[in-house]
Amino acid sequence: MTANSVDGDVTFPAVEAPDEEVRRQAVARHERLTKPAGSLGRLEELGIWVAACQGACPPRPFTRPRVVVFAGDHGIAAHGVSAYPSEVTGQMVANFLTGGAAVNVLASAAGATVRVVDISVNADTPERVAGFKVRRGSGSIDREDALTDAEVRAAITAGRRIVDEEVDGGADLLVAGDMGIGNTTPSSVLIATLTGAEPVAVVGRGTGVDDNGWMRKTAAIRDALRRARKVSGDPVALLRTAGGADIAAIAGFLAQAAVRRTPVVLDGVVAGAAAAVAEEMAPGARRWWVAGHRSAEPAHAMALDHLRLEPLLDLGMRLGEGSGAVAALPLVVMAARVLAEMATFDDAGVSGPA
Ligand SMILES: Cc1cc2ncn([C@H]3O[C@H](COP(=O)(O)O)[C@@H](O)[C@H]3O)c2cc1C
Ligand SMILES: O=C(O)c1cccnc1
Repeated sequence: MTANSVDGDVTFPAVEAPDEEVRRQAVARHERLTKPAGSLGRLEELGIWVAACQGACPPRPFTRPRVVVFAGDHGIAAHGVSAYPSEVTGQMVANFLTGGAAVNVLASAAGATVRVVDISVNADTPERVAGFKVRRGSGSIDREDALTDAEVRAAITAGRRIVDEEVDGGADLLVAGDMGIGNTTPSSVLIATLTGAEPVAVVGRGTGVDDNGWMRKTAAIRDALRRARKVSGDPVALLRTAGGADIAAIAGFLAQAAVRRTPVVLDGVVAGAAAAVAEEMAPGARRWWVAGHRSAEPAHAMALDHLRLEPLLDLGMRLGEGSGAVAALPLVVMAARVLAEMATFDDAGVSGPA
């Protein structure tokens, strides 16, 4: 735990920028590698970003990319805004723990490990976040707050402490995943609140709701948005009003990763909503994040525009769990290795530009 993770206090220290001098060194190194200048396109930018985040050029190979999946329940799910029932959240926690979920397989293929944190109280899972009482079944955000003030602070602090544990344990690249039936509804509300978008512009099919479900979801977003707009200038109050335990924990996680100077690959609309709020809590945190993909959820593109982040992939994915971020992870690994391992014109005796 760092000195600033004080119970109940969810203010973040100023976020520093990735190392500008190392960024310049990485730009210069790319120009000396045996390829036409700029020919690796965004892989070049990505490697330069990794070097600047690490403060090392050439960048070091990643040794412990880590995915943390945050599970939480959503009271709004009782209003038919998801194609699946709420109990799937807890059932999927068990599936993550036995390695059967999409993110487990993708992470294994990409060389990352997965940790699951059920952020709900009384959760019958092997891992609980000691001392954090965030209730199972958050409030129905169309008519009541998702969480109490103490709960939202506990959830943010949990996300933050998990980053401290992971970074202290050697994690050098982080991904936050989500599991929470109904959570694309609060995510859409948070993004609409911060971007000024209307409910019909942000609403998506989530797990695949039918037309009636889409109408219920749009109405829920509209009602929640009315409540959320009143607290749009206060990110903690916004998470309390229209977020949920999983989203609040992810917001704390993303902000703290920046504080700990650790690069993050962002996932889809849920991570995107949490990221938009985290940037309000810890301005400049966005410089430590790269957008892994663009989800099929329409609100996600708005969140990325708002954060001025350009997604690496667009595979039509709409799962969450960190899956879209992990799918992009091999690109981040390649980008760092290209910058570190390619021969320079001098090394290889290849003539540079005429
Ligand atoms: C089996 C299953 C696995 C999932 N893994 C992630 N989600 C994703 O879908 C849910 C959000 O969509 P909505 O707002 O429509 O409920 C979240 O749980 C999210 O993590 C899943 C959903 C299901 C059904
Ligand atoms: O983009 C996401 O993260 C997403 C989309 C649909 C359902 N759950 C998550």
